[in-house]
Order: sequence, then C-alpha cells, then structure tokens
Amino acid sequence: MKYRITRTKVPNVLRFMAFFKTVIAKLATEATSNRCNPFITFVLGGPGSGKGTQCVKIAETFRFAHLSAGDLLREEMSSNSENGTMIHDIIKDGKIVPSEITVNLLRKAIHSSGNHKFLIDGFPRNEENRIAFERIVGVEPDIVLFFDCPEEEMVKRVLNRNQGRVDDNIDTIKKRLEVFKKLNLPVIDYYSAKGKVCKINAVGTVNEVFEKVKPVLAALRYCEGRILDIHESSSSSSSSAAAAVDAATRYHNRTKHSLTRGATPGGPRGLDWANQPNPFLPSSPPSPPPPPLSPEPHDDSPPLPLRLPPPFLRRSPFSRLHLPPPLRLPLPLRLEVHRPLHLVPPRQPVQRQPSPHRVPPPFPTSSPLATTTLLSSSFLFLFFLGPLLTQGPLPRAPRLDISAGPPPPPISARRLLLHPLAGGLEVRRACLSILQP
Ligand SMILES: Nc1ncnc2c1ncn2[C@@H]1O[C@H](COP(=O)(O)OP(=O)(O)O)[C@@H](O)[C@H]1O
Ligand SMILES: Nc1ccn([C@@H]2O[C@H](COP(=O)(O)OP(=O)(O)O)[C@@H](O)[C@H]2O)c(=O)n1
Repeated sequence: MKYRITRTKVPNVLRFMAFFKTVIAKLATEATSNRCNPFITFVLGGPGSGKGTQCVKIAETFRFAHLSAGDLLREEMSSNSENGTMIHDIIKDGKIVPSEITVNLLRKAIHSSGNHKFLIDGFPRNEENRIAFERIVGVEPDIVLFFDCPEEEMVKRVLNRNQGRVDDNIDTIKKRLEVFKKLNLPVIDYYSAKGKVCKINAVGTVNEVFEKVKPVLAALRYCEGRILDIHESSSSSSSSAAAAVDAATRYHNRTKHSLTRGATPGGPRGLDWANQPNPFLPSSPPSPPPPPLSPEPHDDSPPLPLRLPPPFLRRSPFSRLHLPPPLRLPLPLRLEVHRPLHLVPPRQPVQRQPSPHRVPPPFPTSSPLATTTLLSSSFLFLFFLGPLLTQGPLPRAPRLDISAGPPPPPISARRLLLHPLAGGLEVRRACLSILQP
C-alpha cells in the first residue's frame, strides 16, 4: 500500500514541478519578449497620400527608423538580384509584389537597424502581406497611421512627384488606386476593428498634416506599458539630450532600476524606485503646472475610425490599455455616464445629469497584474456598468464619456462615445487634441 502511494505521489509531484517550471519559463519568455519587442508602426494610405513625406518628419522628430517597403523593393529591383525583373514588372503594373519577398526585405532591415521603433511605410498592402509579416517577423503593429486623402489630390501629388518612378504615370496610378481600395482598405478595417488605427486627414500643407500627426506620436510615450523614449527633437542641439535619454534608459534597463523588471513584485510595472520617497524633493522646485489644454476647434469633425473591443461588454478587466494609444497618457481619467431616464413624447430621451467618476494615476501597464489591479475603480465601475449598458431596462442607448487630462476638459470636445449596439467605442478626433505635449 505504502509502495503504491509513493508510486503515485512521486509522479504527481514531478508532474507538478514540470508544470510549474513550464509556467515560469513561459512567463519569463513573455517578460523578455515584451522587453525586446520592437515598436512597430505601420503607415498606410493611398499612393501619393504623403506617407513617405510624413515618415521622414516623424523619423527626424521622434527618432524612429523609417523603412519604406516601396523603397526596399526599388533597391532590390535595381540591384540586379534574381527577383529584380519580376519586381520591376509588378511595380510597373501597379500590383503587389509577393509577400515573402517584401517581408524578408523588411525583416532584414529591422534586424540590421540599431533602432527599436519602426515606421513601416506602405506596408501591409493586402491581407497576404499582413499575415506573412506576422508569421515571418512574429509581431503585430502597435499602431497604424492611416493618411486619408481624396483621390484627386493623390493623383495630383503623384503626377508632380517627379522622381522618375516607373509607376508614376496616369495609367499605373489608376491601377494603384484600384488596388488600394480593393486590397489595402480591408487591411485598414482589420486594424480599425482592433482599435489600432489613427486616421489622419492628409489634406493640407506638409506642416499642417504633421501637426496632426505629432500628438499621436507624443502620446506613445506610455504605450503598452513600455516606456518608449519618444521625445521631440526638432533641432540638432537636442540630439545630445536624446543621447542622454538613451544612455539613461540603457542604464535603467541594465540595473535594478529597470523600468520593467523591478525588485518590488507588487510595484506598478515593477518599478522598485517608484515607490521610494524622492530624496531630492525638499530642495527641488515645485513642478510647473500642466500646460493649458488647447480648445478643440472642430468638434463636429467625423469620428476617428478607432474601434475598441468593448472589454466591459465581456466583463473582463478594463484598463487604459483598452483605450487607443492617444488616451494612454498618465492623466486622470474622467468617466461619465449619461443615462436616459425614459422616453417621453415626442420620443425624446431625457438625460440625467452625468455622474462623473475620476480615476487618478497610477496607470496600468501591459502586465496582467497591473491590468487587473490598477485602475480598479474604473474596472469596478465598468464591471457594474456593463450589464446596465447591455441588458438594463434603459430605453435608449446610454452613453459613456471617457476623457483624460487635468483639468477636466470640456465634455463636448473630448469624448469617447459608447455604442452598445455597435459594440465598440468611437473616438472623436477631438480627443487627440488633449495630447498636445
Ligand atoms: N501635404 C502635402 N501637400 C502637398 N504635397 C505633398 C504633401 N505631402 C506630400 N506631398 C508631395 O506629394 C508627393 C507624394 O508624397 P509621398 O510622401 O511620396 O507619398 P506616398 O509615400 O504616400 O506615396 C511628393 O512629391 C510630396 O512632396
Ligand atoms: N508592401 C508593398 C509596398 C509596395 N509595393 C509595390 O511598390 C509600389 C510603390 O509603393 P510605394 O509605397 O513606394 O509608393 P506609393 O504607392 O505609396 O506611392 C506599389 O505600387 C507596389 O507595386 C508592394 O508590392 N508591396
């Protein structure tokens, strides 16, 4: 009998230890890959929408590596490689080069770059591109910038481009526009459904368009719990500051002061030093007040196509990660429920006074622990709100406004609208204005 117990218990213990080891190994791998994952921004838009032009400015200002799929293909085409003629013919015909070729060129460029933040310009052009990238490079984009431009403007810009490209002629442009609508727009829709797309109206001068892009990039500082060293550097004098930031970041990542590997398990993002009293506080000058928020000029602008998976409808924990990157700033969140009481003739919903809930920092990160524990007040709030919104006895769609930033911004200008029937959140363009650094 004794023998039997030993026989059955020992394998159980071993099995448990093996299981435990696997779990630890998996967690360690996840933690490492989270630290090492490059930050990928796909930049999409029709031919001539200004992707390349804006990428150059973003790369310069925010120190991203700019990889243009089209440029890589053109280089390959002129390098007399075995695929050169094939690439030339496909580009001239306005079609899409087989994904394996483009993705391998991108993969090599990513690996040989010293950078960890990438703008991938003109990619993915179709579903096949997207799937091949995920398979070969093994990552998804963190954000997708979509430059939205009317066709006539794109045609005008391409015909004026004057770079001697084999595809910048009216016949090929027509084909490229067709390919864009048929193959590229579905990819943009795919990422919109994942809440990853930031749509930028590409009409205006180069600088005007860049002014719309800047806040989106500035907001990425806190994206996905990774502290991205995104700092604006408009002049060469700031490159020394940028180098200092790089050095400090490298130091923190190497030491126990790592931003992602803290010694205090319970600390937010594992920041071991974040919970310590600031030794410099008594002598440090008071921090300056936050800059005033600029008023939103066009509140009636069409909503951004940012669609978020509605976590509260599934009753899973809600965190700032469920918001689009622009709203993941370390600012207090303000949640307001607007619930119509009942319908009265002539079928006008009566609005209750909004009930505000303020959610102060600290801020959640991508770690599951932080996601479930931080922002717990908003989680609880949304947890209870979820059933109300979906199954409650409310006669009309209730609305949840989420805004961020001190001081509480004008509600009309900064809001996310909840559409329970559509099952998602729509972000108004206005919310981007709060991100102005
Ligand atoms: N906002 C803009 N207004 C006017 N011309 C622009 C603007 N942005 C880019 N261009 C010009 O339009 C042409 C196409 O821009 P480019 O950045 O090459 O587009 P894409 O990379 O999307 O094909 C270029 O000649 C560029 O100088
Ligand atoms: N992912 C990609 C990107 C570009 N290309 C090819 O390269 C051409 C030029 O792409 P591009 O991004 O440089 O230029 P635009 O179309 O944006 O002006 C496209 O029309 C395609 O023929 C491709 O096949 N696959």
